[in-house]
Amino acid sequence: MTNTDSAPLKRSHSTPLRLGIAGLGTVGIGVIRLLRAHTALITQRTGRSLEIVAVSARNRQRDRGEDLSAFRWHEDPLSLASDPDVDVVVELIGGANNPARKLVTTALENGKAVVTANKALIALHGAHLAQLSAEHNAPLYYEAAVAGVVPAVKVVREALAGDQLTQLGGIMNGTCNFILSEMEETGRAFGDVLKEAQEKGFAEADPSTDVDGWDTAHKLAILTGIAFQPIDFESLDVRGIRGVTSPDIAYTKELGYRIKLLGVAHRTKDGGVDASVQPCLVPLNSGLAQVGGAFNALTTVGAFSGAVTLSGQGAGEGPTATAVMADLIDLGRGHHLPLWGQQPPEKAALCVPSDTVEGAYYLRLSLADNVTEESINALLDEHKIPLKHASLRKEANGSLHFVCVTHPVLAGTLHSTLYALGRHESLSTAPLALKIEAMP
Ligand SMILES: NC(=O)C1=CN([C@@H]2O[C@H](COP(=O)(O)OP(=O)(O)OC[C@H]3O[C@@H](n4cnc5c(N)ncnc54)[C@H](OP(=O)(O)O)[C@@H]3O)[C@@H](O)[C@H]2O)C=CC1
Ligand SMILES: N[C@@H](CCO)C(=O)O
Repeated sequence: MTNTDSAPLKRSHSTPLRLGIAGLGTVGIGVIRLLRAHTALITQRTGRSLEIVAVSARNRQRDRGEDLSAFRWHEDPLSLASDPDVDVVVELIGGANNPARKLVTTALENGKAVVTANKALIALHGAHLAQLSAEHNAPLYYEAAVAGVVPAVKVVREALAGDQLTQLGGIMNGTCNFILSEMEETGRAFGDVLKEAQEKGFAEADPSTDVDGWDTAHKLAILTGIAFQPIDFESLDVRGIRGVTSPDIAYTKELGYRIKLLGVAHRTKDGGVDASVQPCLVPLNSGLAQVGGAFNALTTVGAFSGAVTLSGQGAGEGPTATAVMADLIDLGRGHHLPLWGQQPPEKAALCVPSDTVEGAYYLRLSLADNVTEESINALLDEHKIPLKHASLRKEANGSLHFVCVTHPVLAGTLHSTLYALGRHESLSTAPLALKIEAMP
């Protein structure tokens, strides 16, 4: 559906598209810098100029490295939604709750277009926002919400709209990919690298959103909503990277794998959705294994389109601002797509229970003193975990690890075993299981 009825969005060479930006952090300031750097180019490509008229953030006194004196300052970001001079509210505050949620809903209710980079908001409240957007004929664009500069939403919602995808997923969190890459390349500790990711502006305001897998889950839920059908977010199986240690990175490399936090969704034969977020092992010679630092990579598979892979920087000022700008240019050109690119079903679907999905796993069990390999083998055998190969590894600090790769096993069997082992006296710390994932 292309709709150009919305008066302020009508394509016109004479009137600028007037923007109100809420949130002047990494992304908000990035958008101002990008627009200033490429004013003429953006005007030419849009067919009209984009003009920032108003801004809002928490602290007016903060030096943000850009001159903001030409813009009207709103103490309360919500007032941008009723500012008559604002055509498009650009929500770059973040978070699924207020003030971001209230700002976006009020702006849509007032018939204003909205551009946001807020994945939590779209993943958790997309259905309601889609309804408001349709009711008030107010477009809501969110390219920057998924995979930074990678045009993931555009490709799934537009370029691949003619195909029925069967699988999509990949690396969708720059912070986690940066942490895992740096830990492998430099041997630095998890916390130290996370701090650097925060300083570089990659991480969310609460970085547990990144490292515990929720940010990837938000992005996966958004793409699944477009490609398959909107899913009930609570039914998504989500695991993060906190349990991954430097020895795991070394052991898995020796086994021919690299650890990546992946979000993957499959369309099952009966039209259901099997989706999960977890740290996985990918073969060292695979495309995903080559994606390092804050880069993201998304692969889709469809019967007609085959495999499509996109890669680029998944976080940071310039890449994310570029994605926000793409949406603003689309709006300036008069585009108006519904949120999911289609009329969504009334009810979100529950994901297939992850316990029923089979896979092979890498397991690392950190052993207490005097525990033998035979006793651990017997323990795993008792829990019916079929081992492909196993070895005992001793670290320089004396810690002893039982490292193994399983044959395919039901995730439910594996996780109940891990739960039982986690309380067993033979183990000194919680065990770690990483799925071996073979994406195209
Ligand atoms: N950083 C990245 O690489 C990416 C971020 N995103 C998304 O973009 C959005 C913004 O992220 P980012 O720029 O990194 O976040 P930052 O934390 O850098 O900036 C957030 C901004 O929002 C303002 N803000 C926070 N709370 C309030 C409030 N209650 N009222 C008014 N203003 C408020 C802050 O004001 P003040 O500065 O005064 O404190 C700040 O300017 C998020 O949804 C994030 O998930 C998406 C892709 C990549
Ligand atoms: N915190 C997110 C920002 C980009 O969505 C990440 O690290 O990928």
